Amino acid sequence: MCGIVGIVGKSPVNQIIYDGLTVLQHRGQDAAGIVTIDEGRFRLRKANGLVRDVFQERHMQRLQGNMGIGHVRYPTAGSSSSAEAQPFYVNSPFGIALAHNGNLTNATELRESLFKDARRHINTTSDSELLLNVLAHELCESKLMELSADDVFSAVKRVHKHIRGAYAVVSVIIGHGLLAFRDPNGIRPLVLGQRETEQGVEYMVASESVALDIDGFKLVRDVAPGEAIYITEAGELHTKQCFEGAKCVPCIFEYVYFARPDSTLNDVSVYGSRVRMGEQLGLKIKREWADLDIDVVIPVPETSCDIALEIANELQLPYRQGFVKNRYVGRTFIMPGQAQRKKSVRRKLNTIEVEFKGKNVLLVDDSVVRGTTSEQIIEMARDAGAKKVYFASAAPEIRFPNVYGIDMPSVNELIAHGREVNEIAEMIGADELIFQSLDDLITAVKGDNESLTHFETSVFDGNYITNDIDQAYLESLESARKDNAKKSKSLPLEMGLELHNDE
Ligand SMILES: O=P(O)(O)OC[C@H]1O[C@H](OP(=O)(O)OP(=O)(O)O)[C@H](O)[C@@H]1O
Ligand SMILES: NC(=O)CC[C@H](N)C(=O)O
Ligand SMILES: [Mg+2]
Repeated sequence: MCGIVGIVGKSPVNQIIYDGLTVLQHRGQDAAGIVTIDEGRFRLRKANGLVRDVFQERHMQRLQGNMGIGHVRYPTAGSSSSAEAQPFYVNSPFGIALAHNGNLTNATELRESLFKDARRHINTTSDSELLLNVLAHELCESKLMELSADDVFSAVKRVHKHIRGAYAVVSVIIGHGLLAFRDPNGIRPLVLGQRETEQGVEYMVASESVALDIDGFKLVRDVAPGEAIYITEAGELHTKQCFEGAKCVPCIFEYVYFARPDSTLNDVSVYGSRVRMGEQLGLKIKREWADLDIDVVIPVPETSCDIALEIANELQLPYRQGFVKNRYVGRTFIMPGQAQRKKSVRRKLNTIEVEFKGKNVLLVDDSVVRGTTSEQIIEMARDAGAKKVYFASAAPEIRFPNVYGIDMPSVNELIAHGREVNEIAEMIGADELIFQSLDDLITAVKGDNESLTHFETSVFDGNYITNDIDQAYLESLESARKDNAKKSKSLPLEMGLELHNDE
């Protein structure tokens, strides 16, 4: 997952982009970048690190201009080198910068065809640089210096024909405007907001509505799957559906884990969906564990807290924050390597003994992916004196790789792959383990949004909505991105090739 923002304002936008990226930090902790347009030139700052570390005052001062885009990165393709931090830039036509959330599933073919057919050199292993070059190539069709909204939309239509996978995109074109578009299945989220100022209306697009809230932008609506939004430098808004037959099939894992609870995506409150996940799972626990003697419900901070509270309500049991989270340690699941993830769980969470001693505890997490968290948390609960440790996951068993922007490339890293619930329980050391069913999860996320009928659920059921994923693809993904492969590929930071970077 990554976070993206884009703004066409009436005054300098650097601070708003920075603020937006800060509240999207939970979507990507590896690298951050901002591009603004100042008097016909791009101003760029991007590097590995958290937003607060990447942008110093001197960078912010240089990021002048009333239009710009930003990105926080969680790598799912290529390497984690700073050269693959976003936004990416290409000089022709006009000068374009682009930031992408998602993952392309035909990157290999695109790389070949861009070189052979368009004679375009791609300087990194990033799929997002490919996407930028496909867009640039299609925008070249307009041979004039002018670029109408229709020209832009025709280019996006052709882009949709060439690329496959998941993509929410923001892009700025020098001398013209800001372009945003979402893949035809709407796998990754993208919202549009606006705010009134004395100089006129300002527009903002972002991965999540929370990025709009903090600077006083009002959520207008989601960008529809397949739709493109083009806002000219002067602030005129144009929108167009650029894909015939687009449908809304958002990634369900956004609601389970990725998005912030205070965001609304596809007209569904993430918080509301998590409360309903707790409701559904609470009901299942009542049905299937009627005889269990649970004393207390304890969440595994942070994402599962709203879910666990609702389970406690449903079971009419006390809810206690038995783990304290160190606020200075980030999310462990989106860290790049297993060794780092493993070390971080213990650094991040500590027990409050009194909540465990002599009790039968029900620990609740939003998901069990590699089992890194659950295994250690259960051990900590026992060390703190718990009698019995039961474990509940608000997501079903994750058994299949993700190809759409979540870094789960290898089935062998997934604890539920090829295992039944009792085997998983044994591996993580739980006395009992329960998973939410996929139907219940879907019911919970939909809530009363009747128009949302389908979700991207491949990690649970192995159905890939883009219909282009076969065994050979999954095998090549696994060998390119499994933990060991990543280690051998990543360059030392100082060797990152940083073209057009402003130190
Ligand atoms: O089975 P695993 O491979 O450990 O992955 C699942 C865990 O990782 C995530 O937490 P994370 O620490 O990333 O973030 P959070 O603080 O938002 O819960 C998620 O909430 C689970 O706790
Ligand atoms: N998680 C994402 O959205 C990643 C975007 C892109 N595939 C990258 O690796 O940079
Ligand atoms: Mg967690």
